[in-house]
Amino acid sequence: MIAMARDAEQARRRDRRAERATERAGPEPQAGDRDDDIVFELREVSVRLGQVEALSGVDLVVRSGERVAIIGPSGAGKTTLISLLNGTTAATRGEVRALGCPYGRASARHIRATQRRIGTIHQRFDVVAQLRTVHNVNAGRLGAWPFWKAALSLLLPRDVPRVREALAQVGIRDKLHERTGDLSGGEQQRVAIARVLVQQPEAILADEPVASLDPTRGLEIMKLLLDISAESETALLASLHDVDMALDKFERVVGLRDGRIVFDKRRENLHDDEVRALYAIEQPPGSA
Ligand SMILES: Nc1ncnc2c1ncn2[C@@H]1O[C@H](COP(=O)(O)OP(=O)(O)OP(=O)(O)O)[C@@H](O)[C@H]1O
Repeated sequence: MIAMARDAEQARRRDRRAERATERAGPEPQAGDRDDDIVFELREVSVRLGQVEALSGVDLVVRSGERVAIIGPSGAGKTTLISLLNGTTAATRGEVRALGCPYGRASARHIRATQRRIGTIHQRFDVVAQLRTVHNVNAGRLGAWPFWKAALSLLLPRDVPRVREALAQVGIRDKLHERTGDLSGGEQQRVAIARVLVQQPEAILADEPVASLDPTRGLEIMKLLLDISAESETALLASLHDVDMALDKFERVVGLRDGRIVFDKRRENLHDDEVRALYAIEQPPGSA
C-alpha cells in the first residue's frame, strides 16, 4: 500500500517535471523557461578557501531535468562548486540557491530540509565498509527519520522492500545482506547510488563518480546515473575528468578553469579548440 502510494507520488512528480522540461537549445534562458523550474542558481558567486580563490564570480542556472557535466583541470574548482550546491561549503560573495533555498540567508532547519532533497555521490564510495549493504542504503533515509528510527534501523533494518527495490534498480539485488566492504569498487558505487535513490532526491550531484572505476565499470555507472536522471526528470550535475564521456553523454557541458566558468554550452556548440584551451598548460613568460 505504502509502495503504491509512493509509486503514484513518483509518477505525479515525473509528470510534473516532464511537463516543465522543455527542449532547450542551450544554457541561455529559453521562451517557456519558468522560475519554478530552477533547481540550482548561482549569482556572482566567489569562494575563498584559505589563501585560494577557489571560485570567482560564477553564474550558473540548472533546471529540472537537465544533465550537466562540469569539466576542467585539477584545481579548477569542480569539487568546490558541488559542495556549494549541496550547502556544505559557503559562498564568500554572491548568492547560491538550491531548490529555492538561499543558503546564505536561510535558517539551519531550512538548509537541512533542502539538503535532504539533494543526493550527492562522491568519487570515493563513501560507504561504511563494516556495515551490511542494507544499512548503507538506508543511510540515505536517516535525515528524514526521527532519531529512534535511525538508531533502531542499525539493529533491525527498516523499509527492507524499498532498499531491495533500489538495489534491484542498480543491478545488485542479491547483495542486500553482504558486508559492503566485501563488494567490488563498482558494486560499492552502486550501493552509494542506491542510497541516493531511496532518498528520492530532486537533484543529484556527483563529484567524479567514476574516477575510481575501470573504464567499463565507469561507463556502466555513468549510464545508470543518466538513466535515473532521465527516467525521473531529476537534474544531474556531475564533475568529470573524462572529457570524452562528458561530451558523449551530457547535453550541456560547463568548463571551469582557475575558479571561473570558461564556457557553458550545449555539446554540439562546443569546439575542440575550446576544450583543448581549457586544459592547456600555461607556459611561464619567456619560456617559448
Ligand atoms: N580546504 C581547502 N583549503 C584551501 N584551499 C583549498 C581547499 N580545498 C580546495 N582548495 C583549493 O581550491 C582550489 C579548487 O579546488 P577543487 O578541489 O574545488 O578543484 P577540483 O577542480 O575539484 O580539482 P580536482 O579535479 O583535482 O579534484 C584548488 O586550488 C585547491 O587547492
